[in-house]
Amino acid sequence: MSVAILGGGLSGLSAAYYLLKSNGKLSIRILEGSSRLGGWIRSNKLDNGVIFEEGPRTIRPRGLAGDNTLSLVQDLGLEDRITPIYAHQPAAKNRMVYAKGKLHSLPSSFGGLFKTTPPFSKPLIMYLLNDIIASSKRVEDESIYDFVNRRFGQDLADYLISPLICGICAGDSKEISVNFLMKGLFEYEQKYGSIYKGLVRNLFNVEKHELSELGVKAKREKWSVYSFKTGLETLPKTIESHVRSRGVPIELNSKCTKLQLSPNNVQIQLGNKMVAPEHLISSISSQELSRLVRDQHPVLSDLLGNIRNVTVAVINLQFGNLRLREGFGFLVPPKERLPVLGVIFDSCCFPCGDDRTVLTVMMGGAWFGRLFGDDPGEEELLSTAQKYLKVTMGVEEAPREWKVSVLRDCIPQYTVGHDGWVREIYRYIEANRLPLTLCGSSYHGVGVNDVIYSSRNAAESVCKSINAMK
Ligand SMILES: Cc1cc2nc3c(=O)[nH]c(=O)nc-3n(C[C@H](O)[C@H](O)[C@H](O)COP(=O)(O)OP(=O)(O)OC[C@H]3O[C@@H](n4cnc5c(N)ncnc54)[C@H](O)[C@@H]3O)c2cc1C
Ligand SMILES: C=Cc1c2[nH]c(c1C)Cc1[nH]c(c(CCC(=O)O)c1C)Cc1[nH]c(c(C)c1CCC(=O)O)Cc1[nH]c(c(C)c1C=C)C2
Repeated sequence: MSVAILGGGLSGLSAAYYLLKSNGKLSIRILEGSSRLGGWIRSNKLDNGVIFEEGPRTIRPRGLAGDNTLSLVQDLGLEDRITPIYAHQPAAKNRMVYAKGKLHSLPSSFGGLFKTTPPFSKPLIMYLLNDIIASSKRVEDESIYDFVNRRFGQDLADYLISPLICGICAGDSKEISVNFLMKGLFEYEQKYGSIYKGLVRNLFNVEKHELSELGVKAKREKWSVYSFKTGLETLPKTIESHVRSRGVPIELNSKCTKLQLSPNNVQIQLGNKMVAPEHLISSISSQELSRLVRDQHPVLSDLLGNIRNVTVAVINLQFGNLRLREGFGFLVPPKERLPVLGVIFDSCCFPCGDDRTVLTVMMGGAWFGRLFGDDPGEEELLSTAQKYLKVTMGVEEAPREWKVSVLRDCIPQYTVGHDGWVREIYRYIEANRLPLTLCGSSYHGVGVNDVIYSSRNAAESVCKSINAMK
């Protein structure tokens, strides 16, 4: 059986890894549209040794998907190249928001729940207790902002949840579905009338899964998040070597321009070349896949097109030694109406010498077009980043090194209705018996762990259907 994987980002590479693992006899090829692998993961190493991460920089070790990534990391022999941020370090404990003209640390311990810490006007516990008296409302889906506002109050929606949504999907919490981050809590309210009642009833129903060897180590050593000493791109690069050394051909500059899919038939148009595998795993964004199937499958195309992506401007900067408050970085609540989503203190997360401070400013997201138009110049983006580093942190120095990148359509938005569209997409593929399996960040989670897990599920489902045909 021949399987083509569309896209050579982390999920496409991982799909090849898991296909090989499940069935060594498959004929697999990866078709990548650009001239490099890794997709949004790119660790640019400067001549002075500093790494500018353009996309992701940390991975969570926890949860089923987090542990799955750790297993993969271990299988690839990358254990010794990990660099963790431990729970006791400032970069793990101190996440800040910039609000009302100041940087504020968010409470990071149980005790912190009982103190009034600005920008909140009362102790966090008081907002949480509001859930007990808030009336419940039966809804199919709603925005995470509305849900938190209803159950906990507007302060929490504005100063905690809205910036958090910026720091995960660069999105607007008034559009993002509650199921994106709070599925369990929302289900408790819908089923039991309040979150606290749901928590009490399910106190002993905590799902446990057995941890991998590296998962046990991460837990024992209290890793908060981790990366790799040579940057996060180490992960896709190592998967690439792994799959290449096992004979998987990787075709770069092979952009698919059209797809024909019918039962037992796949035709992939790559410029003026046609490829016809028996099955296709698509790891590209739903937005891009929507364009490729529009002529033949307009209904599927509309469903896929509902899941749209936003653009983020990433400005990496290296200074001399700036005396910073230690922490992971800060997020800016959209209510503040600044053009900045957040700033990461890279050199605090992963130190790179006493005389160097590395920061990354992220801008745009759901507001990119409104703020910067279609095609802002590098200079405009750099000067905006510098202006707001001065406003928020008082940084007046000019950077010694910098890099401006515009990541077009890089993060999918799980807006209200997302889960329903994903169900419909799967139903359409099944009902029309299309030889197509989906993975990547558009459907079941936007983080590194999620996309690796989605690729594992995709590969296993392909292998299962092959076995069923035998
Ligand atoms: C700024 C930013 C910060 C992030 N930070 C974190 C973080 O700290 N932690 C975390 O867990 N996650 C983070 N993420 C998310 C993480 O980067 C993604 O989950 C992951 O990289 C997605 O990988 P992917 O392979 O699914 O998609 P992509 O990286 O988009 O890969 C898709 C590939 O398909 C190719 N392609 C597209 N169209 C075609 C076509 N028509 N034909 C052929 N090939 C095509 C593309 O060139 C690309 O190589 C961040 C993302 C961004 C953008
Ligand atoms: C300001 C923009 C963004 C920052 N990071 C991202 C964007 C769009 C993207 C992103 N960050 C994380 C993930 C993975 C989530 C997951 O499911 O694992 C993604 C896609 C990790 C993350 N970053 C922050 C939080 C709270 C999380 C999730 C949990 C965790 O890893 O601990 C905080 C944060 N992100 C950014 C900043 C400036 C920031 C702040 C303090 C940048």
